Amino acid sequence: MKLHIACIQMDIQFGHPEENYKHVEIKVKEACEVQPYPDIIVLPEMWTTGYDLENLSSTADVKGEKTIEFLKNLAKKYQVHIVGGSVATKRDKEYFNTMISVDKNGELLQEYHKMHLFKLMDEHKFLSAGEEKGSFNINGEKVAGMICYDIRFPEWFRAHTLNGTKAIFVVAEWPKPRVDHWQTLLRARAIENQCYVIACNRVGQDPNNRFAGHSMIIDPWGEVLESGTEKEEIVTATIDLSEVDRVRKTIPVFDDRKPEFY
Ligand SMILES: NC(=O)CCC(=O)C(=O)O
Repeated sequence: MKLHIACIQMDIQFGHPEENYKHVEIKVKEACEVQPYPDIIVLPEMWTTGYDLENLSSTADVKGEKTIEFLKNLAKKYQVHIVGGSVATKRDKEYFNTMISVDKNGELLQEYHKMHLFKLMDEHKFLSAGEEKGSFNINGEKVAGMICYDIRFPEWFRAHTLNGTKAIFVVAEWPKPRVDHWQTLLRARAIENQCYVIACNRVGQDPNNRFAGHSMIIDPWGEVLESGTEKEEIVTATIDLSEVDRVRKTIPVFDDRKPEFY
């Protein structure tokens, strides 16, 4: 099954959700003016607030309700699936870094709370970690979502691909000084799991970091189909999920595993 992907590599206004909602609206329209028309649009991590973690009590989205409604409306309007990056959400007294995905009919596909919190950016001081997978189906195929630092945990990818996941969406605010880690880890995760990796990173800077951009769409052989620069842009490529089966047959890594020794 072929799918046209559009990653919205965008800047984010620190601690200003209203401006960011407006910006995403403009960017989704722009992505839908690209040919071929996208089947799936992907947004970056924490796109409503950036890493303004100290002000979450006033800016986090309560239960993600506002963002879910916003994404559902956009998805229906443009008839496109949206892997809606992640946003800061509030549940009872806790805050999470939550990925939200909706289908083109405006149905909620998935909510995933980031599992691995990134201490270097203070996430552990403000956020709670999720404890469940971010799996969902697109047109009957298994896919999943992960958030930024999650890519440093090969076990987390494997836990998904062992059940047949064919594409993993990674949403990120990955800083520029570690861009080589970003590129290398994403390719490694695609090669070892023989799956598509679709990674959308932000650009611009906040008070603490400059971000790398370089969003990437990587095939199950590890070829980079498309990569972004450090500027705002829409990074597009067409993926073919049957390619996953072909690569997995050519080098049958999943059959050759020896889990009894690991
Ligand atoms: N937002 C993040 O999780 C950043 C992860 C990161 O920069 C890393 O090096 O890992």
